Amino acid sequence: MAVAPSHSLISLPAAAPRLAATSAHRFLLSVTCSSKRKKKGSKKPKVLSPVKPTKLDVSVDDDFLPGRGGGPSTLTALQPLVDEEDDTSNLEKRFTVHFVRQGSSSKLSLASTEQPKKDPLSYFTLASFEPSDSEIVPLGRPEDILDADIDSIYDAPLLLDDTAYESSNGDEQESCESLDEEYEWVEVDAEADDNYNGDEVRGDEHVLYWEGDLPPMTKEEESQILFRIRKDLERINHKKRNLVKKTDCLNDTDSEENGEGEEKGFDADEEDAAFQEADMALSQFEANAKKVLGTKKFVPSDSESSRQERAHDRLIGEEFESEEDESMFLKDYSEAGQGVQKPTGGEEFEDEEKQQPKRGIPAVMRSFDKAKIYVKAGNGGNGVVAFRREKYVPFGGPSGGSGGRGGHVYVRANSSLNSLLCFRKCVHFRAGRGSHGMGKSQDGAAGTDCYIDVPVGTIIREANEGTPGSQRVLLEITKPNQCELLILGGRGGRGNASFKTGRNKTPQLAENGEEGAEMWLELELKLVADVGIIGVPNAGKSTLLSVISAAQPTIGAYPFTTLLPNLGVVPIGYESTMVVADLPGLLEGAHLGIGLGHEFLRHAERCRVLVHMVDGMSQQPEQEFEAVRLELQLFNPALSEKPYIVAFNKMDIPEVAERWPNFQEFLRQKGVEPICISAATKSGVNDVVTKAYSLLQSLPLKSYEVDEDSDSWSNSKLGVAEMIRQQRSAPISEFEISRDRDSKIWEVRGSGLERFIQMTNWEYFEALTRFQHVLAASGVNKALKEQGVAEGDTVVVGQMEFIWHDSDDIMATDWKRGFRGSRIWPH
Ligand SMILES: Nc1nc2c(ncn2[C@@H]2O[C@H](COP(=O)(O)OP(=O)(O)OP(=O)(O)O)[C@@H](O)[C@H]2O)c(=O)[nH]1
Ligand SMILES: [Mg+2]
Repeated sequence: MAVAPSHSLISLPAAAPRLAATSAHRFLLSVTCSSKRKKKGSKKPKVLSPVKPTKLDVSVDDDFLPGRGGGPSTLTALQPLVDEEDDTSNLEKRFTVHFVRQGSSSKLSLASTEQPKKDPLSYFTLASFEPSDSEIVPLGRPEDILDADIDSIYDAPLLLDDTAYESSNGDEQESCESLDEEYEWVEVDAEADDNYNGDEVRGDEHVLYWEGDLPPMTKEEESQILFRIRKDLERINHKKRNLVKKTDCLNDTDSEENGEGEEKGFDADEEDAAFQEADMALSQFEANAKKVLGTKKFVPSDSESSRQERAHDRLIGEEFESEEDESMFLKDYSEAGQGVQKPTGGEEFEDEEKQQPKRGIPAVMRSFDKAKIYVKAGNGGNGVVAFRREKYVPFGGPSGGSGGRGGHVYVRANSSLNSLLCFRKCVHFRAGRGSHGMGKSQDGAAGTDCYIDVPVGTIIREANEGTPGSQRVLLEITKPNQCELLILGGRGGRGNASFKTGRNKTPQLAENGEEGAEMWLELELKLVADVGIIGVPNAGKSTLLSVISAAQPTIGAYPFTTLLPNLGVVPIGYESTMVVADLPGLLEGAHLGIGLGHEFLRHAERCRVLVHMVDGMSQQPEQEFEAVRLELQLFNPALSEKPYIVAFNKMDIPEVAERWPNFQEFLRQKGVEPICISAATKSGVNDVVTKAYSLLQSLPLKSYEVDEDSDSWSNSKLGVAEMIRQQRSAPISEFEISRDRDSKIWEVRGSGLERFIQMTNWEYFEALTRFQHVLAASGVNKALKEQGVAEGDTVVVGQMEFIWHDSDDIMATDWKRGFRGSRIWPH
């Protein structure tokens, strides 16, 4: 795993100027790679835990470059030579630096581009700096150099290495043991040492020491660390989950077949050990993570970093979505010695297979012949209470106008549309609400109607929980310019002028407007064409349509060029025309979702005649033809019974012409006479058109239209608007009472009653009296009493909740006491 480079690790101390006089030298640098540790009470860190240096790159400081330092200096070569021999006992690695130097520069720096893997805090110290052609010049103790460089070490980014706590190999074990003899491990007493705010983790062979007063992490560093922590945690959890799953699975097989599990080499002991190992890895990991983050919470909640982290998480999620990535992840992890050993046995687990998400058709390839939309009819306007006040007209009487009706929702055919693409971005359709009534007996205006334009051939279903396509058909748009009322707008509420009677000449009462109905609809487009061209991808269907009609479908030498059905009008003689549809390609196994699946075959349902286009270039055209027939049968048996003609395409190619006799013979045996054509050269296409047209003529008219016998259509004849009308005329005396015994709640259900309550404007006192009358007249009171309603019970009617009182007048008197007549006066 790549580790970020540590910063300038070695500077030449005072000894360097002594060498400045040298005009040309080869220098030999001995470098030790170590980690540090501070002894208790001592301010100086101690070199500990030498680690085998890995790859080191050596570079010189700017001062050493030509032209700097007051004189011409030339750097001829700088070649770090890492000692290749793997001698762990000799921890010093030698680098030879060749350069020619002139001038008086005083500094040479070395940097490692790769930090040693095993210890994120390791660094390199300069043991000696010797001109190769002169004697060795000692540079002092490594500790001194350490002091000089300690800041630069802390500047190095702190990264939690995956491998920081992994089991090491034997070599390192040895080196650390030898180190243990050399140095004494000193326990750091955190309580006693005020300066100490770090921690120590000593694994089997590896020591990490966290120095206090770390420089504050930048946001970027922090999020990097968090990201890696989360990633590691996920690995561990994933590993554990996998283990649990596999153990369960093995247990199951064990119970079924005794001794199976043992054969697979995964018994209970191993399982326990594996779990323990996983737990250990997790706790060790958490300890490390805490150390890195210091006092920070493991997962900050609303900070910026947490947002970054979540973004990272999403990235991780995406990264490991595929099975391949996941297995790589696991492999990495087990290689690093973190995870538990995978149980052997190599069985495929069904659960895992089931969990794989099913892939649908890619968005670009999805057809636009299905849509889901929301429609809402307009609410009715409210009626108002008003009285005529005019000079010389005493007692003008009530003059509150009624509200206007809400707008209706219509669906109309638009011949210029050929897909439901427009419903991708426009989903909500709402009709306008009616205006409220006004004084002087002015009624409100009706709401604006809403027209939904759909292509001819659209079926409208009510969207509900059922399986798609099985819902009740509400409307079917089959003719151009057809316009159907889908939902009625709400009725306008009546104003007080409407409530004037001989006994109540000044009614202080008005209604709310009725709410317009709303619903989710499913639209499905089934093209209405006389002839449908079907066949495998690349057969030349679009080419045929382009040569027989003015349509210009996309033609391409690759499968699934056509993703949306294309329509073309084919002129027959001077008077007649024939509508031909070019449908997307169909593959064997389409019923299993292969290729574009059966998505588009619904369009063929409305075609009266089918043209089977067979690709002559195919190796086995007979089999292809059979496969397409089978798919038709599987999609809808009625489709395979439709009259069809077979066109063998690409006859202009010699190989195809060779295949033709066999194919012809094959079909003749089935009693079908195929036609050989070349759509590209237009040869034979007229035969196809003529034959299709004559077949069309022989069929009874309108047989492709709506199946009038089907239940769905007979229901739909009623129409939503009609159903709404019927619902509105439901009498208020039709209701049901249900009771919740525990909470003493009575519920009265009835569409007439509910509508009445919705339209009641409770701001007017008389509305309540009227409601009381309605409850009595509809028989609700009587029914409730019969069923044993008691004083203080709650009665719910529609959206309103009432408390039941045995006294007839109590609600009205309470109300009266509070409001004295209508709430707002004058209106
Ligand atoms: N040589 C030759 N090539 C043809 C003929 N008809 C079509 N092609 C070529 O076959 C390729 C496919 O043609 P399309 O018309 O796009 O095929 P399609 O059946 O509509 O294919 P999809 O839309 O992908 O299902 C194109 O490169 C055409 O040029 C023909 O009669 N002769
Ligand atoms: Mg095509």
